[in-house]
Amino acid sequence: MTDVSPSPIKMAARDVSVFYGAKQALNQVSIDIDMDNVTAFIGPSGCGKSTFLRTLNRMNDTIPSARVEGTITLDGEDIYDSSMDVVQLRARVGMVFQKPNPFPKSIFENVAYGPRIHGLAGSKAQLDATVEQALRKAGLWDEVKDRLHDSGTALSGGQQQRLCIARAIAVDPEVILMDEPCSALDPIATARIEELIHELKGRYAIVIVTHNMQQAARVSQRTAFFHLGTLVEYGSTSDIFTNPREDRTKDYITGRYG
Ligand SMILES: Nc1ncnc2c1ncn2[C@@H]1O[C@H](COP(=O)(O)OP(=O)(O)OP(=O)(O)O)[C@@H](O)[C@H]1O
Repeated sequence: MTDVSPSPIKMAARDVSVFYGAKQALNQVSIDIDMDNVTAFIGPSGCGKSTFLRTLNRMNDTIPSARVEGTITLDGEDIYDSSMDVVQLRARVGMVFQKPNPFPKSIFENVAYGPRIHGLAGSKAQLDATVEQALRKAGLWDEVKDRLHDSGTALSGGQQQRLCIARAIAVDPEVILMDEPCSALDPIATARIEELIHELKGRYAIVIVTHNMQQAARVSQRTAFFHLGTLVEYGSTSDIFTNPREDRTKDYITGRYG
């Protein structure tokens, strides 16, 4: 059974291994990330999901002990090539973290910051329009349009997470990586983020790490199951959840471990 529509490949990883000092956290992971689908990474704690997610925009560069081997491309371009501008890369491949982390600035400034530093904001009117558009796409505009100059940190947790999504969207990314974006949120705020992921699907390639298998089943079309630093199985979400090929996948999705 396959319910996933064909999509061009946005990112491709080949034989990616990651080490923290002498400790190997990921072993030869190869995977294609679709442009038009949502991809979920699932697996028990410590299996390397976040480590792999961070290789996709070189966030591991910020961890001194981390070393990445293998190749990762974005539209065919090697993101680890010495000619790659990492600041640009992180705008093209945005990231949303587990804990909402707005800057201690106004709602407007949280969203305007990226376009300003990337030179995407021409006039004040253009910047206003960019901020409004990003907040609309993140489903937050109506809730904040009358208090754009209030602090971003004064919003509710769910609103803060949508503000962080707006901040990523404002620099016109191609890929959005989400590392357990709902784990700090209540069920209503979680449902709102899941709806938003549906709305954003197709505009951006989206990759989400989640511990919640129902969430993976609800929001994604492709699922990758990781275990002990390896990619065990990757396929359409419906196949992974209803007809997994590997025993380890079956054991995990039926709750036998993890
Ligand atoms: N900064 C780091 N320094 C050293 N080891 C790390 C670091 N980050 C992760 N690790 C180790 O790498 C392995 C994979 O961790 P990672 O956080 O990627 O797993 P995960 O599947 O995302 O786990 P979780 O679901 O608990 O977030 C673990 O053994 C972890 O202890």
